[in-house]
Amino acid sequence: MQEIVNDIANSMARETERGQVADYIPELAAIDPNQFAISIALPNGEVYSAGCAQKPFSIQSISKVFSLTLALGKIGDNIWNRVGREPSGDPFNSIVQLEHEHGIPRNPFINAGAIAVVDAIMMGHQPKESLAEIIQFVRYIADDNSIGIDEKVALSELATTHRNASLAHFMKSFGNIEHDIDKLLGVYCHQCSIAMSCEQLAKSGLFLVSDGMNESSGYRVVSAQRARRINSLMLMCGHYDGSGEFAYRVGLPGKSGVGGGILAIAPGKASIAVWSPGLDKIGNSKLGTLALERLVEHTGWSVF
Ligand SMILES: NC(=O)CC[C@H](N)C(=O)O
Repeated sequence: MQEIVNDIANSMARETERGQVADYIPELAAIDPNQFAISIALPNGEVYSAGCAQKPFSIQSISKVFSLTLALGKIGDNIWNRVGREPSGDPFNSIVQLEHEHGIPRNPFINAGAIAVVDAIMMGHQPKESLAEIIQFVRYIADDNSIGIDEKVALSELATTHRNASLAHFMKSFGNIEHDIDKLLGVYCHQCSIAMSCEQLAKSGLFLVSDGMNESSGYRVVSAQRARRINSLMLMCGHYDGSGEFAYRVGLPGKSGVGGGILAIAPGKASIAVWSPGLDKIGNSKLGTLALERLVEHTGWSVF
């Protein structure tokens, strides 16, 4: 396994087409695109890494898997009254479907859906408490108390989050948002600015590998049925309008973020995190996807 990740990291270092870093969040625009990391966490606790796998990066939309899991724990299937479970086929920050579908976002992984999920998590709490709850949950599933938020990224994102504010206001006009929009976006942007290394991220996905149980820490995070369902959403919606392409090339449930990270789950086998900041046109990590494609070729881990 170590040889496989070393080979992948070496071949990624030679790639010249590395994509473009996200430039709509100023703090992310400044990241060096020549970085790459991969970590594979196995249920028995072993972790195999190559590249800068201990360097924290902005997990961005990967956090949406964790907030969905938390919201399901808090309000169960009621979350599905506020957000759907279908691929959108549209960019992650698109507003067009919201009008036709009366303010109910297609799925919890596009921005509108994730904002509605955060709104649900905030019910009955001050924004700071909700944020603390989200961070605490991520630390719990990764079994790592050192995970925190990159405040500079959060503030940079908050200052430029006009599109997300539009999505939130639009949903509020349909009655699908309860909280004050500024407070809601404060929590959402901070959640997206959680910083994790590939090693931490790979470990955080272990509960989705083993039927809801993190076998390495011994924590039962969700039921087996819920783990299967979260994986199905990641497969169908985790890469926005690139979800079909990701399923075709990699064949694993996965969730990307505009920080250049991807968390991919090989059920029963491993949790894999990759990071390379350059994105393709859709906003998914270009080399991250390529690295996962190579990994699946080597291991046969595709679910198909
Ligand atoms: N695709 C992403 O990672 C987008 C998340 C980002 N925080 C945003 O709201 O625009």
